[in-house]
Amino acid sequence: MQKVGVVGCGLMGSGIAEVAARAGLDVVVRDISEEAVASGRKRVEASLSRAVERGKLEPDARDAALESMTFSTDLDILADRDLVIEAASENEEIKKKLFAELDRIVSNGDAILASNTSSMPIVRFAQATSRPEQVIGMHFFNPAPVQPLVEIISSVLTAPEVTDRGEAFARDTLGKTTIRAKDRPGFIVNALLVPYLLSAIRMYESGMASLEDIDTGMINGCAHPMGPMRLNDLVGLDTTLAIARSMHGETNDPAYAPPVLLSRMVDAGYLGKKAGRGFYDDYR
Ligand SMILES: C[C@H](O)CC(=O)SCCNC(=O)CCNC(=O)[C@H](O)C(C)(C)COP(=O)(O)OP(=O)(O)OC[C@H]1O[C@@H](n2cnc3c(N)ncnc32)[C@H](O)[C@@H]1OP(=O)(O)O
Ligand SMILES: NC(=O)c1ccc[n+]([C@@H]2O[C@H](COP(=O)([O-])OP(=O)(O)OC[C@H]3O[C@@H](n4cnc5c(N)ncnc54)[C@H](O)[C@@H]3O)[C@@H](O)[C@H]2O)c1
Repeated sequence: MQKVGVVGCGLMGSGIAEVAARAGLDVVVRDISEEAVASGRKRVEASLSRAVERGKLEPDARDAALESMTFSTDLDILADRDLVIEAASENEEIKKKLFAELDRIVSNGDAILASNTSSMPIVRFAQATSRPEQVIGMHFFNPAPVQPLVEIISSVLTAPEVTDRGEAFARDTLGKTTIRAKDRPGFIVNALLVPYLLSAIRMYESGMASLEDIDTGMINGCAHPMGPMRLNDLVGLDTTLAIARSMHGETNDPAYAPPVLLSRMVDAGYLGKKAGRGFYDDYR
């Protein structure tokens, strides 16, 4: 699979596109507005330049990666792709519509259509297409150029050889560590991580501890690279809220119920690091 498409170039789409370009692949990225496309391209350029500054990437390799990437608002640009990874906003209706459109546009009958959804049922995206056996979940972690893991999710409709090809691509072509998960809310990692992130918000909301003490506690007590409140800001509070709503809606498990404060932060436009302000306000 040499020709890769990425749908959405927010935090995750831009990171996934960067990973694919650094693996020497031909990458096209589609988002819905010129503004989103420009900021996605800027994010990739900044990340590649930081890698050059840190001596992790040769300047020629950065230039080659940038040359192998095309950014566009035109969905038809994905027509000749061997693999498309959907990384649009965590919204089931947007994703179902995109899968129906991708099914219509992508001409290669063997192409894999993958979703980077954090929590939503892969089978529903599969059913929006006429080729449900070709649809899988490929769940990358934030920041995608740094985190080694990709969860490979097969739905009850996925053909086993498609899961194998998707896993081989993530492992051998992209150099990621892969694990296989069932099509259940949050798969493996978010089924464990999301209750922790939401519990931290509840702890802060209840007045039991300050933001800083919650984060300092988990960094210094449990050797986490960052605390849960900073991590909520890194993920994006709108994304955390959408994940919580989806997982709670599916399971009714109170551990996944979105705290009211999380909704209020999203209402206020405090979406986390990507918006310049979330629980913390020191991002600008
Ligand atoms: C919700 C979803 O569905 C699932 C998820 O993704 S949950 C979120 C999972 N992610 C996490 O848990 C992140 C936890 N935090 C971390 O791993 C680290 O704090 C961090 C990588 C974000 C930052 O690390 P830290 O050491 O504080 O910062 P820094 O020294 O600037 O960066 C470390 C390396 O990461 C790179 N990096 C940091 N942010 C980056 C980004 N956004 N893009 C590309 N590279 C980045 C740096 O260039 C540096 O690379 P190097 O070691 O090769 O020189
Ligand atoms: N943020 C994380 O930590 C993280 C980690 C793993 C997976 N994910 C998942 O990845 C996906 C994207 O998350 P993100 O953090 O990049 O969100 P984001 O808000 O940073 O970016 C979403 C992008 O999707 C674009 N978009 C919306 N509708 C679109 C459409 N129809 N076509 C093309 N682009 C469209 C938006 O314009 C935006 O640029 C979500 O499914 C999310 O759950 C997020």
